[in-house]
Amino acid sequence: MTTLLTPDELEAALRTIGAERYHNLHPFHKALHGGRLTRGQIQAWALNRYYYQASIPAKDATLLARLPTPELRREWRRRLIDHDGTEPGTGGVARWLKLTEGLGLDTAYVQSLDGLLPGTRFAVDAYVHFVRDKSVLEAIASSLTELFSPTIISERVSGMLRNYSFITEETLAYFAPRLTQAPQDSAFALAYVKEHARTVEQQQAVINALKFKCGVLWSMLDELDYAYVAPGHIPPGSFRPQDDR
Ligand SMILES: O=C(O)c1cc(C(=O)O)c2c(n1)C(=O)C(=O)c1cc(C(=O)O)[nH]c1-2
Repeated sequence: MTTLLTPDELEAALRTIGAERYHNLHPFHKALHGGRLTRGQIQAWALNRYYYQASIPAKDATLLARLPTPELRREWRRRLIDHDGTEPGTGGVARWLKLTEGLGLDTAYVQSLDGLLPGTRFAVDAYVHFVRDKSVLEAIASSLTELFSPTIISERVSGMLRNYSFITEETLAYFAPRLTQAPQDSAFALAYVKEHARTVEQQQAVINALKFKCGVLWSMLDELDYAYVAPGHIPPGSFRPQDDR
């Protein structure tokens, strides 16, 4: 890219990246909502995804510390509250543990991260480090996958409720608030990026940040697919499903 885009052209370029690279296109996502996974495979997904959820507030905190204005910090602080809650048992991370519990996993085991796939750890840590080490503009741009998450969440929730007898609305309660939180978060991040990416280099950096983040989410599903679907090589020490209904 060598020409400067208008803010709307930049938005269109970012939306194209989502349309081509977001993890709703991954075979593991399709198998998950299409009813083709066992309970054990879904447990593996929830256990691994816990590390993503638990790391999101840490990555938001590293960014918060670098934001230059009260307005920006106030906005970003809301994300921390959304994930960590205001007291024990509230917030997104606690709600994710309701999901793992509802799937029959022991909460202390999930929180210990003992069963995590090594590749999940690498992908999630790469996201946290990206946000810590890159510019504020790139860090904010890397959250823009959330522009696309309401669609995948709706597809996942309706598909899982329809296709698995052991999944209830209560088990999937994590996702309902995300349907309003994600659009609010991504609208703010998109407006920020459209206003602040003013040079060709900055626009390219924003585009690359979103590609990077799509790669993080994609590789998390690659790891799950390889370990738990095909060829099914579970790394030593990682979670082994007991129950393959
Ligand atoms: O269910 C999903 O597919 C999905 C995707 C994403 C995303 O696109 O990054 C997030 C979430 N969920 C989510 O629940 C969440 O809290 C979240 C925070 C962020 C972020 O980058 O700050 N992405 C996402």
